Amino acid sequence: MHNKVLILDFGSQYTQLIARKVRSLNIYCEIQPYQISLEQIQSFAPQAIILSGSPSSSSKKNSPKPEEGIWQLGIPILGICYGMQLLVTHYGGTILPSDKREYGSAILNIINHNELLAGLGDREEVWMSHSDAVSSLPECFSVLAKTDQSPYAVIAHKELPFYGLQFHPEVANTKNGIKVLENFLIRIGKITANWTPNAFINENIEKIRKQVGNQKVLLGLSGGVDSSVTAVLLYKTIGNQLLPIFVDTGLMRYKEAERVKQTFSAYPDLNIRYVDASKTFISKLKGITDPETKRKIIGNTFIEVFEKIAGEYEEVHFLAQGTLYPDVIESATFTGMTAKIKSHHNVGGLPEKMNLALIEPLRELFKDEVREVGTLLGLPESIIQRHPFPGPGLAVRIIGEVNAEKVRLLQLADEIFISELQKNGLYNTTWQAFAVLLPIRTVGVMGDERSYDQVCALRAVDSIDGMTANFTQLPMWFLQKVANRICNEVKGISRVVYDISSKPPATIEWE
Ligand SMILES: Nc1ncnc2c1ncn2[C@@H]1O[C@H](COP(=O)(O)OP(=O)(O)OP(=O)(O)O)[C@@H](O)[C@H]1O
Ligand SMILES: O=c1[nH]c(=O)c2[nH+]cn([C@@H]3O[C@H](COP(=O)(O)O)[C@@H](O)[C@H]3O)c2[nH]1
Ligand SMILES: NC(=O)CC[C@H](N)C(=O)O
Ligand SMILES: [Mg+2]
Repeated sequence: MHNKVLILDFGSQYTQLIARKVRSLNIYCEIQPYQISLEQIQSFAPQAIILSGSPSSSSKKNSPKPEEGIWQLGIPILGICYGMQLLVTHYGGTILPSDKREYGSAILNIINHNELLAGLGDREEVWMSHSDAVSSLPECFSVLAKTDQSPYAVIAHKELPFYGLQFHPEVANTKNGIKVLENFLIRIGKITANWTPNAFINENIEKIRKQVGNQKVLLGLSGGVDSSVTAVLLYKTIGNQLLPIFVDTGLMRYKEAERVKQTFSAYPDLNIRYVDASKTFISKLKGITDPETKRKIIGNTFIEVFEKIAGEYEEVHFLAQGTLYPDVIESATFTGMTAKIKSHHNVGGLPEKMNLALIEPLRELFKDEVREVGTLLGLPESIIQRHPFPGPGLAVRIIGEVNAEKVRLLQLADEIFISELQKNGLYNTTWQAFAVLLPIRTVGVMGDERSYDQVCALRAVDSIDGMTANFTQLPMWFLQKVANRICNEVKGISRVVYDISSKPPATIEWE
């Protein structure tokens, strides 16, 4: 059995990133809401606990607190940002809302290279995101490092294995954050790093077998990375109890249905059923312009389609989906405290009453972990390296009302962009790329004639897990070539722009 780390979630947008970083050290961890009881914590039996950040302020009266008993368990605890502030207040220190907000990069000056900071330089770049700050440190703590604005940037309890970081070691901008986590877990927590994608597969096979018994499981198979990996994992586990369904929503990319069929012709045993529901989806979206309403309608329509199909078989009780961690976190949260960004159709869009129980074996994984699992399961490069494509499809890339003609226009533009990326060896170097159709028309001149047509935006981003992203610095000659082809070949689009926003503050999709 592998060692376990418990991450208590106080509602930070980065809690999942902490988990990702811990997992990347081949250490198993789970995120639980901060309210879980001491008994639950003890039965999980973690070797170490990490307290996440939080949007709330520990200087406020009813700020969230963990079970008192966690300080007596005798296991190492690392508090990150809000988590550190909890540690300080527990031992009688004070936190003051500061008038200076410290947000972004800062230089950490290390004064004491103890076990937690072993192997780091004297100065390290770290990433801060707080406004509250420790104003008095309890006697039992010592300071290990400071920044210009934070005199208590890293603290350690003098006798117990309790540590606090004002900065965020889990975000990519903290260059050596992973080293700090590694020191905490492996040096201090003495945890053995033995959790691998292979271990994940084996454990899940066991779990799913128990859950499913000899029942049938319906699977939404989009041909994307997540559901394809889910399909192969489930097929390996329950064989032809699995019923994979591909739904053509009419909001797919150019020739998508045909291409998915072609790819999966290599897996005849999967017995995929192809359902054309494009008319239903398109008609339900008529007149709808609000992004959240679109997402909800699409989510509901998916479930209706699945339930209808399930009704055609005897005894289908389960619906499997390729839901990932980022889908879960951005739709809702473990503690209900994180701000809602958008409803990813497969999670937030689910209707309250659903007759099928969900099976989501990848729910705890990030994209890169899913790709590793897929590779281990023997899926081809062409599926593993595919760019993510959202369940609501082109509906969230057509700003304003969706109709079949706009879908057709966007498909053509998107296909030009993607095929050029592939031809020029740029497809695999960008994380995700696509075109967006804007609801505005602009004036142009074509063949000496005035045109008044639509605008299309190109979007390409570099990311690791979709949680944060930078726009891809595609070469200008390339963008020019794509723009020329789109204006020349797609009648109805006469202007192309390139989106240079990062996430945050923008999201990857436009809606
Ligand atoms: N057209 C579709 N037909 C059937 N199921 C779908 C379809 N689109 C989405 N789904 C279901 O919704 C889930 C979430 O979609 P999502 O786009 O996140 O994953 P994916 O398509 O499997 O992978 P990727 O993120 O790489 O596109 C899918 O895993 C799948 O179960
Ligand atoms: O399964 C999904 N259902 C959805 O509703 C959905 N919305 C966005 N995405 C994909 O998630 C990643 C992050 O997207 P955003 O920055 O736009 O939130 C990007 O990769 C998006 O393409 C979705 N995936
Ligand atoms: N990132 C955090 O955990 C922030 C904690 C707290 N809300 C602050 O502003 O200091
Ligand atoms: Mg997809």
